[in-house]
Amino acid sequence: MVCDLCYVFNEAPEAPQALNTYNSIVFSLSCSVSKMSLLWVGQIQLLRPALPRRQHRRRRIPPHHFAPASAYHWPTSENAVHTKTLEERFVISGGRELSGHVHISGSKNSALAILAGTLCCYGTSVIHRVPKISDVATMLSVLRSLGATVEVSDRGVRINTDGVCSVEPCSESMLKIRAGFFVIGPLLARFGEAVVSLPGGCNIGSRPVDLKGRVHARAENGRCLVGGKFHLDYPSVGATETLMIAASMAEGVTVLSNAAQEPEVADLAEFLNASGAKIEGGGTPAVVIHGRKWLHGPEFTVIPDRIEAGTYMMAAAITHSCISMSPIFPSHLLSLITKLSAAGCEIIQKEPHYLEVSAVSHVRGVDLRGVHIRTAPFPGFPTDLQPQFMTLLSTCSGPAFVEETVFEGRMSHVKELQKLGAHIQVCENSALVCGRGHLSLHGSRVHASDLRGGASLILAGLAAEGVTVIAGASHIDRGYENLEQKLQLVGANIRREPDS
Ligand SMILES: CC(=O)N[C@H]1[C@@H](OP(=O)(O)OP(=O)(O)OC[C@H]2O[C@@H](n3ccc(=O)[nH]c3=O)[C@H](O)[C@@H]2O)O[C@H](CO)[C@@H](O)[C@@H]1O
Ligand SMILES: C=C(OP(=O)(O)O)C(=O)O
Repeated sequence: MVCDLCYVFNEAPEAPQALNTYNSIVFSLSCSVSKMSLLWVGQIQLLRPALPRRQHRRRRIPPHHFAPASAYHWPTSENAVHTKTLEERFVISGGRELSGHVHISGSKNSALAILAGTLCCYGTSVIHRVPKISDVATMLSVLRSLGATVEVSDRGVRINTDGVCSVEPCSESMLKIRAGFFVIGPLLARFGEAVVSLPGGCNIGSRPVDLKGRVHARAENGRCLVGGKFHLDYPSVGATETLMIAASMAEGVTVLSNAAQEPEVADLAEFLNASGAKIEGGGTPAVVIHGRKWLHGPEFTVIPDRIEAGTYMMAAAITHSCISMSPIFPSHLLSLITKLSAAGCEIIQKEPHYLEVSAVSHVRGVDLRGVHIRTAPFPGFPTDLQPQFMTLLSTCSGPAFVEETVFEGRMSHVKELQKLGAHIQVCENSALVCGRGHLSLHGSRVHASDLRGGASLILAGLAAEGVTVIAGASHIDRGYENLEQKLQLVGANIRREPDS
């Protein structure tokens, strides 16, 4: 792929680091972390002082295969995804046994990448099972800010990007979510140019593109992107997805090696293929992408959210209850299933997409066993389930180690769990959890400071005796659809209230 990247920094950056050479030169967007690069390719030019915004707006739109912008009705606030703006908190009266069924929503990480992918598609894309979470609402704002029309209804999210004519999405929305950055691929592929703010998302580590300022990316000489060979030093989900989207519309063939294998990457590849792309090996380390001139809007259903499902599986375990859930792809959750089974949970697959998790036999004084976990890229144990599993371990019997290898800052939930009575010692990216058994946690006031850390506090609240108040509901709303309603349906005493 050949493109120029012009970084626009607010502050003077260190020089970008060259990390790899294949057909093209690969630079890191990171100024500090050397693990890998987000694989932006080509010549990098640092622009200082920053160019005025307007100069980047609505520049030349290359002769293109997209239909001209036509009149569309913008979605009204009634059919837009509901977003909560006031800060709220959850109040849980814990220690109850749960039972019943949980309906699993569509995958957050899959939906976000697919929504960005619709920017490659001519005509209307209809996406089903898009979760009603605030990250999706933000991503839809990003698309609207570019000129896409978006309609949200019970029949799916309908997106038409034919009228997109801006290469600069709303930076306020971009700063809220990680996945906003994914639009850089399709914008480059479609317009040869993109001006995007560096992304937000969970504050769980350096996450190398977390710099202040904006990235101005340009295809070399305003030409199309050109395919090439890329080896990822680390199988980054975001880098794999960005490259896959961009390469779908690049000229020629792109080959990725050591690509991320997460199910959400495979789902994005399915979506792009359903749109007319030709991607072989999506969801494996070796991906071959044959670029197409244009893609068309397909009808597509997002996979169920394995992280949401995993969180409810642990809700069953930590409350020594039995909860069934569907739809769920058990093959996406094998590492968690193995660990929960080793801890003593019974996991029964009743139908291909229907699972029951039970820890009821442990109710009379028999605790679940502590088991060690080490997070790793898929198919390893997901980092997005580490905080929740740590809460569970604090209610098992005996000591257990938690090793976080994906993000170096994903331990912020520990001090909040300690307030609830958990015995955990942290040493760098590892934690020793001294499990003290069922009902060993007690209610308290805690604060969620990131999405999965927040989910871990919800689990703790369900297991704790007394009342737990969890402030920072907005972090949890980023990734869990109707959390309190789903938990109420299985018998939890949880409510949401304004945080005064
Ligand atoms: C929106 C979305 O899909 N988010 C998911 C995605 O995040 P995201 O795509 O940000 O995660 P990555 O796989 O890129 O990051 C994993 C690791 O690679 C490092 N890295 C990444 C890029 C880079 O250029 N240099 C570098 O060193 C990161 O600092 C981190 O330590 O995958 C993570 C890992 O499964 C999940 O926790 C997130 O929920
Ligand atoms: C880290 C997460 O999300 P994001 O990458 O969107 O911040 C997550 O879903 O746990």
